[in-house]
Parts: sequence; C-alpha cells; structure tokens
Amino acid sequence: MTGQISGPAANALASLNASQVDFIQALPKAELHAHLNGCIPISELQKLAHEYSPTSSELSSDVVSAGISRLQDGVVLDEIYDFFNLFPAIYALTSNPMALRQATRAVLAQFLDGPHPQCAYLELRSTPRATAEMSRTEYVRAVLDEVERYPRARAALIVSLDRRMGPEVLRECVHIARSLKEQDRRVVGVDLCGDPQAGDMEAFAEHFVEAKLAGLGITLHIAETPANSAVETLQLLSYAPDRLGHATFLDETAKTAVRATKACIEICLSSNLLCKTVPRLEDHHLRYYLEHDHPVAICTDDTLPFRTSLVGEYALLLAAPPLGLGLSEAEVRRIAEMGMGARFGRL
Ligand SMILES: CNc1ncnc2c1ncn2[C@@H]1O[C@H](COP(=O)(O)O)[C@@H](O)[C@H]1O
Repeated sequence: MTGQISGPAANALASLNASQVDFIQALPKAELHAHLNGCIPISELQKLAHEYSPTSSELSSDVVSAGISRLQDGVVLDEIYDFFNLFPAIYALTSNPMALRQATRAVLAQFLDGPHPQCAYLELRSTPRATAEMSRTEYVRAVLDEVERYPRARAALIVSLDRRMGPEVLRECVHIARSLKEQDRRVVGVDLCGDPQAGDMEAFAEHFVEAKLAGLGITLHIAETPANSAVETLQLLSYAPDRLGHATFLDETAKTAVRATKACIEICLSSNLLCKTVPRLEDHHLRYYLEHDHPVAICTDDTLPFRTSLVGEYALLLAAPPLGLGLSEAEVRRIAEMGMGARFGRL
C-alpha cells in the first residue's frame, strides 16, 4: 500500500530510515476519519469500472472512465471545492449492494490486512445513499456486513450526514443509525460532512440531539474553510460533539471553547495541504493543539485522491523539516495514544 502513495506523505516516508518506518508501523494507531468512497483503492475502482453497465439515467461509461483516469493520474486541486466533483464517477461504481460490498471489503483490507496493517483500529464513515438498486438502509447494512467481518476491537462504522441533506433524509439517516445500533449492529457514531458551504446548520440540531441520546458518538467537520462563519462554528460546537474534523479556521473564541470541551481534533495533514486550506506543513494548526496538550487523532480523510496512507501521515509527523514536522518518537507515540483514546468504539 505504501508504494502507491505520492506527494507530501510519500516524500516524508521516503526520507525516514528503516528503524523509523518500523517504529511507525509497530505503533498501535487508530484511523478515525476515513470516508469510504474516498478510500477505495484505484485497482478496485478499475475492476468495478470494467463491469459497469449503466442504465440510461446513469453516468455514461465514458464519463466514469474519464473520472477514474483522473484519479489514477493524480488529482491536482486548485481549491477544496474542486474536490467534491470527484465523487460522481466513484458513486456510479458503488451504486448497488454487490459493488458497494466489494468496494468496502477492499477499503477495509487496505487499512486492516497484511503483515503490517496501516492501523490497529478503523472507524470507517460513509453517507447512506439511496439508488435505483438499494435503499439507504440497504446501503448501511451492506457496509456493516463487511465491517463486521472484523472483530469489534478492529473496525466500526460512523454514519455520515451530508450538509446538503434535507430534513426527511436527515431524519431517515439518523433513524437508520439509531435502530441498527439498537439491533447491536456496529454503528458507533454520526458525522457531519460534505461541501463546507452547503446547508443550514440550524436544521441539524434536533438530529444531533437524537443521535447523542441514542448513545452515538458525534463528530463534525467544522471550520474547514475560511468561508465557514464564526456563528456557524459556535452553533456546531453547541451540539456537544465528541470529536471535530479539520477545525482549520477556528477563531480565538472557538479555540477556547474547543479546548474546554476536550473534543478530539481529527487532523488530516495531506488533505489540508492538497486542498490548499493549509499553505505549508509548518503552518498547520496541529502545532497549536500539541502545544496545548489537546487531544488529536492523525487520519487520512480520503486515501485515493490524496494518495496517502496512515503510515504516510505519521511519516509527516516524524520526518525532519521541511518534509515533516520533525517531532520526536516520544511525541509521535503520544499522538497515536491520543487517537486510540478517542475511539467511539470505547464510548
Ligand atoms: C476534504 N475533506 C472533506 N470534507 C467534507 N466532506 C468530505 C471530505 N472528504 C470526503 N467528504 C465527504 O465524503 C463523501 C465520500 O464518502 P462517502 O460517500 O460518505 O463514503 C464525499 O462525497 C463528501 O461528502
């Protein structure tokens, strides 16, 4: 897997000596922020593209092939909003339960299998999608069937709510998460994700209350871009999230509020660099949280477009500047422990 990465994480990893790589591989690490459809290995998407036979209402094979070729060649983004255009081609290939299960199996294997697994524990997240061939419940069940092939100590699922969802779909998704948890299926939390400028966050309040009452962990993509207002950020914080995704553009008031809550920040270094929300590694807000001994978890976000791996993201911590942050092994070990400590699976 590490052979397929490129860009900042690959450069950092290539600069480490063998004992540093062994150190990272042996560390028990938790991957807490990985989007299923953003983490499908390119080889798996190519297999699915080969079998793709669209109906007239679906994307044409040519459009899908062009999207997959773009991903294979390595995507260069001018800004974060370009990123969301990558998904229609991927979604065309995971729109029935069989293909979705196949893709999920490949994602789980990428993180959890082999002699040197990327992580000890994976909390995979995905947005329930209704298609001509499956309902949202069938979507989540298909993903869970694959997640539950691993022991509880190794894998679990977070149900993502997209900022573009209307009230009915939101209600349905939270109901699915809740009722599957009640049936002892392995849903451990809900997430808020999607285009950072879409949606009215006030409309989400009741759904997060319901999820929390049901014992689900809450994680929210927050302040991912400069366009996310301070008012929105404080509103999202009022939902008492257990973890926060990115938290890149928090002002001083929000930072103080976050530090008081001890909500773990899910940090995705390559994602932030490639989406250009953080200009250089040395400017990354991870430093602020480390200085304040605030919990963080190092994560990949979307391994396919960002061409990274969890080992690669940890290499960015350990590598000497300018390729990495130049942290000591003791500091990196502590960060890995914080990630393991923030699992919803432990709630
Ligand atoms: C750059 N960081 C990000 N910020 C916000 N949302 C993101 C994201 N990366 C991924 N997604 C969300 O996850 C979906 C793909 O996985 P699932 O279909 O759910 O498995 C994307 O469509 C987007 O809504």
